[in-house]
Amino acid sequence: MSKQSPIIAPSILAADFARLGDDTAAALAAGADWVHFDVMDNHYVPNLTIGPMVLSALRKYGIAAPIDVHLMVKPVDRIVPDFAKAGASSISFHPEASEHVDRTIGLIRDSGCQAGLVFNPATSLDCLDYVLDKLDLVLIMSVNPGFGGQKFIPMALEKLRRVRRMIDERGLAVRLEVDGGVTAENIGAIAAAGADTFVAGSAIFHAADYRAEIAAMRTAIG
Ligand SMILES: O=C(CO)[C@@H](O)[C@H](O)COP(=O)(O)O
Repeated sequence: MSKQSPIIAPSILAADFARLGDDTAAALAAGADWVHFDVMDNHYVPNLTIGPMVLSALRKYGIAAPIDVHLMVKPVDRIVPDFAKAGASSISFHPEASEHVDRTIGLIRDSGCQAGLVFNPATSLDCLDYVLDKLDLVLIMSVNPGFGGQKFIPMALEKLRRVRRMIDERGLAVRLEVDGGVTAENIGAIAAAGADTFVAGSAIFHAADYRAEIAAMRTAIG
């Protein structure tokens, strides 16, 4: 099994919250594949964002694309069914935010969503040995979580290479996602390191022309 077709997932953390439906729809109309939905709780990370009610509102507004929920919350399990019910397609969480990683993965999948595990820049990949075959995606953070607009941390490239090898050696169809500081300038090197799913917030939503930015990313991915 090799890399899957590239997915570009704009992080709506950088969208205009006063007109979130319109801005999300504009990114999708400009060529994005998924919507990346960052949930922060002012506990696991020092910031507070959006929850299931906002996700549900986006679905009601008419956003039909996959919504990729990144939970930066602790604890995790209590809130999983709420996001599934609101219309999440995938739900990813940080292993250190759950007491029982395997159980949380099962809970997400039983709720009808794809399951992902997220690794911060300094978090060990050890637990992947035990759960990789139960996951739909692995998300490598290339910034410390909590804020958009940070600079890409280059050591994430080595982590991507390691996870790519693990996925390929086991012949799995797990997506390898990257998040933080992704731009049209660095996305080629990130793709070469093995990522197939690219989260970008500021680079897309702060661009004058969403379509041109996404097209430049696709060209650089190759
Ligand atoms: O989860 C996070 C930050 O915690 C990310 O999704 C960022 O929101 C990505 O934003 P940019 O770095 O692309 O601006």
